[in-house]
Amino acid sequence: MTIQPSDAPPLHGAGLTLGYRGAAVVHAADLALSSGAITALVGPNGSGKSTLLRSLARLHRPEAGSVTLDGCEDALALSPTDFARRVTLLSQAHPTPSGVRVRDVVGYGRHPYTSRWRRTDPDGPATIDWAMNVTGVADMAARNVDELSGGELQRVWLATCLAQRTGVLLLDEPTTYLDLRYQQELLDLLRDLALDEHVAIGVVLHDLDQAAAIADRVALLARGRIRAVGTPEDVLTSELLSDAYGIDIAVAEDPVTGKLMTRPLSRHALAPTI
Ligand SMILES: Nc1ncnc2c1ncn2[C@@H]1O[C@H](COP(=O)(O)OP(=O)(O)OP(=O)(O)O)[C@@H](O)[C@H]1O
Repeated sequence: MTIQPSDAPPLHGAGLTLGYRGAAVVHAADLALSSGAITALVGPNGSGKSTLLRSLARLHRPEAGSVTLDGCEDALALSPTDFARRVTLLSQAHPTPSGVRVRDVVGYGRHPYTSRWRRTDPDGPATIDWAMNVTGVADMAARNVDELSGGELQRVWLATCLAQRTGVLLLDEPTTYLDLRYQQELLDLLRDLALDEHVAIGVVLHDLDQAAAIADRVALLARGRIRAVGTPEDVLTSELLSDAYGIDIAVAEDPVTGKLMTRPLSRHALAPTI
């Protein structure tokens, strides 16, 4: 039997070196996702955020390093079903199945609970209802997914992940395609899941203001390395961001929310001011 220390992070990547065809693109990365906390991964294009997230979701085998669950279990050694009951990933792109109803796609999320031997899933229907309601797709239940807009489809895939009912939720740029309302609703939903259900959340975000608004911890990647991890105040500094992105970035407190807001500064005379 595995001993599970209660204070161990549910998902921890340690010393992860990740590459493609032998060329490393992420170097010795350490990242722990804690229960009830939102960790935002930010950084420029190509800095390795998606690769790192995919390795935590077991979709990218590390060249070096380890991924542990609950402090003791080697995530790579778990069966696909055991892993899928504990970790899910909303990735950037999905092939859209044709002629499949929204509710059935959300039902895919129940796959770890409906094995060949155990076809019944008593919690399935209520869980699917819940996932569709919190993502605002219940009204589309009977529509075919290949008729949906990009944002509607994104919410359906999010519902599918939530239907999996995992303690770890990984999301790669989940606000892409979403209008302002659904961006905000998604961020609020992540906060609800962290607060109410103690889900450990790792989310790649390009919008630094969104990261500042929702993250308990921010990991800033640049050139394949984690440059800083800590609170938004520790990491989203003008100095660290300007260095990572290679342009001047100003940081100030949002007068409305009190959270940090970031502004890239233009090279032109009419630079935006904050
Ligand atoms: N399938 C692949 N084959 C080869 N190289 C890849 C592959 N996928 C990503 N890379 C490279 O790995 C590096 C990291 O890519 P990754 O997608 O992890 O970065 P990212 O920070 O998520 O970028 P973005 O913000 O643009 O989504 C990049 O240099 C990219 O070109």
